[in-house]
Parts: sequence; C-alpha cells; structure tokens
Amino acid sequence: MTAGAPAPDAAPVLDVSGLRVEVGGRSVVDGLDLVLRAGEATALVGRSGSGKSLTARALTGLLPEGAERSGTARFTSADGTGADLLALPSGRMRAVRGPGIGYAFQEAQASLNPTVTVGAHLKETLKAHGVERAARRERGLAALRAAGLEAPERLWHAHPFELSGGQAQRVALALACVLEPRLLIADEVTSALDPLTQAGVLDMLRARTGAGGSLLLITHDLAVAARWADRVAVLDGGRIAESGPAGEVLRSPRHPFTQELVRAAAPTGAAAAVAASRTAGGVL
Ligand SMILES: Nc1ncnc2c1ncn2[C@@H]1O[C@H](COP(=O)(O)OP(=O)(O)OP(=O)(O)O)[C@@H](O)[C@H]1O
Repeated sequence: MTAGAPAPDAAPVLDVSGLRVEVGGRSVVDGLDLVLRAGEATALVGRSGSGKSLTARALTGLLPEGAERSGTARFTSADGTGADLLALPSGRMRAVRGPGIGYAFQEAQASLNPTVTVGAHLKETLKAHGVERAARRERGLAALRAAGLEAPERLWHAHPFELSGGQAQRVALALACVLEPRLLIADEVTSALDPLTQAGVLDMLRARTGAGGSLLLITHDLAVAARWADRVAVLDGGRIAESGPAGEVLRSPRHPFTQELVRAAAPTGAAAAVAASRTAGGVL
C-alpha cells in the first residue's frame, strides 16, 4: 500500500507551535512547530536522542519528573472544540488521552502493569471512558485483533511478562487504539515485529486515517515513513529541520541533515541489488 497525496485543506487536528522541553536544565526540544491534519499520517523521523519521544510525551502530559515544557499545542476534538494541550490541567488532559489522543509508547512492556492481565488493561481503559460493561470484552478483543494478534481470546488472561516483545507492542497498540482516538501517536510500535506482521499493523494504522483520524508515526525507519506516511517531519537537535510531503522530502531532501539521513538509509549490498532489479519500488 502506498500513501496517497495529502488533501491540502484538511483540518488541523493538532497545531504545535514553539514547543520547548527541558530536562534537568538541558534543552532537548527547542522551538518545534508541527501541524497534524485529519486524514493524514505524518512520520516524525530523526536520529536517536533527537527528542522524538519527549515531543510525544510533552504533548500528552507524560513528561518525566523534573522536565519542563512551553509553547502551544492546539488540539481540535471531533466535535470541533479546541484546547491548548500544554495549558490543560491534568484531569482534563487525562480525559483527552484515550478518545482524543491515543499514545502507544516506545517501551511497550514498561507501559503495561505487570500484575494486570491483558484483558483487564483493556476493560479498565474502556470503563474509565464510560463504555458499558457488556461491550468491553468484545471491543477489547476487536482492538487486539486489529493490532494483528490472532486468537486474542488466548491472550486475554495473560500477564505482560508472559508476552513476547512483539506481542507486548501489539497489546500496547490495541490499548492506544481501543477508544478510536482522533489522533494516534505511535512511537516505534513495529520495531519488534517481523516484516509481514509489521506491514499488516502499519496498514491497519494507516487505514485509520481513511476515517478522518490523524496518525503521528515516530520511526527511525525511512522506508516505513516512505510507504505509510503522507508527510514527513525531520527532527534535528530538537527542531524540525525539514517537513513536507513524504515523497518530496525523501526523494529530494533539501536540508543537509535530511540528505545525510536518506544517504545513511540507502540500501547496500544484496538489498541494493534487489532494489535496483525492481522496476517499481519505494521512494528510497
Ligand atoms: N527521563 C529522562 N531523563 C533525562 N533525560 C532524558 C529522559 N528521557 C529522555 N532524555 C533525554 O532527552 C533527549 C531526547 O530523548 P528522546 O527519548 O526524546 O529521543 P528520541 O529521539 O525519541 O530517541 P530514540 O530514537 O533513541 O528513541 C535525549 O538526550 C535523552 O537522553
């Protein structure tokens, strides 16, 4: 599946302006601007430690202790009401997380409570957001299935420590998606999956944008960005170095840092030979 061209006039779901994050007095995000639109998937790429996860955490009110944030992040709900996420009190932010913004963490295992079963995680999330008891199990199982877990009934009573890394990633993703959020932030959610499962999960995430959802895909993998994102934003030193339609940014990067990233991701050896032998390939 190839990402289609983004609609130029799609409504912004999240408009981030001048986001700054400091941890222990050190600036890690330094004036980041980013617009995420309805019906679009945006890939946030950048080298390790460039501030991708802390950006996601700052936007969802989940920064580590001692971290400070500033700027604005205007979020527009499905009913058209808007709020600056960075100014919301924690109780109102909790209500936005789930149905407004789903966040699948990079550290899937650590984001799950080791003493709570997979089913109880899902039921608790649905309960906290007012879903009636009778519907919880079916919705939870459907979310696990959509996240690429076959026979989810078998995993329903499992504890997180009984899951493989890839299963834990998909459970965390199911939890983030179960309330069908308007914006899903998926932080390296397919890094532990085999290529076939990865493609299935990314197709599922991408399909959510067809229903008007917005997707922020945090990834190191430019091939993933090229295939599944409409737009790419490149983070360098806590700032967006370059952003635009995925095909354009990855085919003809303008910023030296993006050029370096694209060069580093170019296939080598056998992979390059296979890529060269194909008549129609990805953008890389
Ligand atoms: N809990 C924390 N306490 C102190 N510093 C932190 C903490 N979490 C992240 N940092 C620092 O903030 C910077 C940005 O980290 P972040 O996790 O956002 O990077 P990233 O781009 O997501 O990296 P990766 O691609 O490796 O996941 C790094 O220098 C990191 O060391």
